[in-house]
Amino acid sequence: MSESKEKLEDEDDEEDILMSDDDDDLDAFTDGDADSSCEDGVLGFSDPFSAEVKPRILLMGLRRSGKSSIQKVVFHKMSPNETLFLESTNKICREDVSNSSFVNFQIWDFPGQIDFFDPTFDYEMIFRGTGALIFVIDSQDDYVEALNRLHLTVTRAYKVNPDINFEVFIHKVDGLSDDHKIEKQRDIHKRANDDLADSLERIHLSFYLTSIYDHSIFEAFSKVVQKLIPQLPTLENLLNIFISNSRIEKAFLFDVVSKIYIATDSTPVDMQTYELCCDVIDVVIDISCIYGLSGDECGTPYDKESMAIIRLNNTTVMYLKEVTKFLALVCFLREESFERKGLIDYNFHCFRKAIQEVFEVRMKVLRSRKLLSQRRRSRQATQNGMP
Ligand SMILES: Nc1nc2c(ncn2[C@@H]2O[C@H](COP(=O)(O)OP(=O)(O)OP(=O)(O)O)[C@@H](O)[C@H]2O)c(=O)[nH]1
Repeated sequence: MSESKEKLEDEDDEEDILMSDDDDDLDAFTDGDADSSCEDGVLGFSDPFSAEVKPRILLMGLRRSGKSSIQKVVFHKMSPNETLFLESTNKICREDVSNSSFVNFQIWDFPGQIDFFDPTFDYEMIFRGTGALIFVIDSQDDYVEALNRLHLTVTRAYKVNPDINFEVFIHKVDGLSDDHKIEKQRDIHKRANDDLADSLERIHLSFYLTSIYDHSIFEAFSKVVQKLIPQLPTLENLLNIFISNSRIEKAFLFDVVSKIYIATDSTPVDMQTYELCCDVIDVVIDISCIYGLSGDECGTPYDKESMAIIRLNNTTVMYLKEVTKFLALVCFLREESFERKGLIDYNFHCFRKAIQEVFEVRMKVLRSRKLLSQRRRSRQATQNGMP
């Protein structure tokens, strides 16, 4: 453990907090009463309270399977072609993601060649605070070794923490035909589950076909993140109420920076609609960057005034509205429904207020957890004879 932990700690200085810290996030709703609801910048590894507040997402898989590329494309806006020049990861890279009120986690990118079952490597500590383990399999390569590794990883992780969500990304599917994709997914699904059938526990694996060259990686990541948002059913409910009262076909609540959708209504997600919504966000951010900020301004291109109405040539309208500093609602609706824009805006106002209330409840929970954690620490310090 010691070595890997040292490496991790070295990383802290380099850690690039993606958007802004939680304090800013909180300011949006709590008039600057941010301090009390924020955690320390760096989490205590063995602190169960920290783990609850900021779950970890681990990116694991064989060398060159595409782990770092996924992280760079989704959270750093790196263009997929640039990933060709990424160097092999040789130590664990840890990164905080605290973009939105609800998306708040750490991503740990593991080097492919790491032997994390090395006795000096404290995998128990790592798995204990993990919310999701993403195992990346290169679909363009022979995946027998990857499946062995997957089996070993999930069985060990499950023993330590049965609450982990196991997510398998069948990655780099851009090079495969549609038939081939389905065939690979079926084969990998079958082999992985056959391997697990012998073990006593019922370990559930979720599979996704992904590529950094299209939106599939964002969609898959959205689903992984959604499973870690305890307020998801409430958000979905709010979206359902909003769309049914506003005659909207589909609505997504997006984290603007990562383009992860943290919730959507209960109608099925169509990939094309999702891609269009991502494009609307890109248009808003790009136009704001070019024309929205004056030359010497270094503000963000997304704020309270951000909104967009885009009419498509097939009688549908895309409507984007700011919900919080980092969240946007993107709706997809028929032109005739958009004639009642006043009603939609009023409903949106109620929706936004409800989201803020959900957020406030969350803040209260975090505050009481922090208090508990502080009390526990001071009790421990007193027991150890410290003042
Ligand atoms: N065709 C295709 N190539 C990809 C995709 N994702 C990643 N790659 C390529 O795969 C290669 C390896 O990607 P990395 O992200 O460095 O892989 P890694 O798993 O982090 O590798 P290690 O750091 O060695 O563990 C790069 O050349 C990427 O451009 C994808 O979706 N499709």
